[in-house]
Amino acid sequence: ATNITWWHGMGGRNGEVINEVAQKFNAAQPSCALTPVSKGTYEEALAAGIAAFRSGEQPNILQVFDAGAATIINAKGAVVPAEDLIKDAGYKFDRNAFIPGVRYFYAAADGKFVGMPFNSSAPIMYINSEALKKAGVEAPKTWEEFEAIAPKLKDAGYIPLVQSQLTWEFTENFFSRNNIQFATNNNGYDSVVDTKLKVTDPNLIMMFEKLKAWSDEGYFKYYGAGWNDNQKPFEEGKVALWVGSSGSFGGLKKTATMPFSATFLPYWGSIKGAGAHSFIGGAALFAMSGKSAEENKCVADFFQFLTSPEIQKFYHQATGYVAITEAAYELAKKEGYYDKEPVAEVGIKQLKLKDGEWSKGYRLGFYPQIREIMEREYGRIFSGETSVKDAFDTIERQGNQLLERFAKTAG
Ligand SMILES: O=P(O)(O)OC[C@H](O)CO
Repeated sequence: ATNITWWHGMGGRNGEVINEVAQKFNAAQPSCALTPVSKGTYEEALAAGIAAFRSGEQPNILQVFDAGAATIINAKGAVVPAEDLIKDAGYKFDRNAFIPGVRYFYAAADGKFVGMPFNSSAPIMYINSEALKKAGVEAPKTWEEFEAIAPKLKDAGYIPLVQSQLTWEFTENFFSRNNIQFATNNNGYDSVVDTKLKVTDPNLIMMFEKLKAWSDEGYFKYYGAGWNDNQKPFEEGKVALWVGSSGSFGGLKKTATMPFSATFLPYWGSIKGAGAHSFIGGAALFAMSGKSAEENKCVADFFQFLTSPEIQKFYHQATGYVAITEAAYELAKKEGYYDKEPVAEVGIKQLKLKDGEWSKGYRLGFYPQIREIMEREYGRIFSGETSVKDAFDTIERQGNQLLERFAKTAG
């Protein structure tokens, strides 16, 4: 068999499921043998993949998260567009088979799929059912509704609100859900040259001033800006509302100590045009260049295998990442999966909400590094070292410097 490798950035339950997907592919056909290799986090997988490409030791397939899309797509000669690879292998490729939120994020300007959508997610709000019952309140649809119920949740003995990733959930997806422009040049899609962040938007500043005020009142608890800082207190039943990835569902089902449900990431009722769908989160798979025709054929076979409704459904149900094709979604619906597991449908429903002018995606170079600047400044906001306005002035200034540098490296 032809050996191919797949570097990824997933751990925990989701890392186990990657291995199960590879085993299913290997068992389904005799000609290709796929080996998945965990490279740590999403950030580490991207860095490892780029470094390996420079030294000619790249894997066949690299998983790259949303924040790294511009980096990988603009790395000259590093990837073969997924759509070309699949067509060259003799398969048909139908862009419209994919749900709308997925079609644009990893595509080239002409719509060609460069990355192969794989694990797509939405930031959703998980609900501790006991907490809401005890406080006698309903789950909020808007942040105004959250403000109204937060004192009751606190009085009932819970931390009202916690989030898993401040950049993804309360920054990037603040822009998508509230339908506000995130960066110039069509959120960065039209050109890497002279693209500038718009994070000093008064609405975003308002959101973070609210978060700081809620944190001072005990309505929001900042455990940290990163990935896994906050899931545990929710699982332990201390938190009423937790904003996390739909892709955390598979893990949560095994670890939560209380019954939970979920609803959409709230938006501001006061912002005109708000309530659009979120950006897709998660990651896509990129076929790295410089490989033999046999290996590329195996990668194409694997990509094709991944889009089959059965495998999509398996992956969706095992993890909580959304079904990325309409066919897989319909199959899960037909089988009554969402009657049993309504939480699993929240992410896909959120991705199918109305389109907003600014909800399609963003394409920003060095964005993982820009997230690091954000995380540093958010820590300073919640510790009281800086004001929200000063923090966003700094993020915009330093972020724009990174974008300028990226434009030079991308030529
Ligand atoms: O936790 P995930 O995999 O849904 O990813 C969330 C973000 O999109 C990562 O940047």
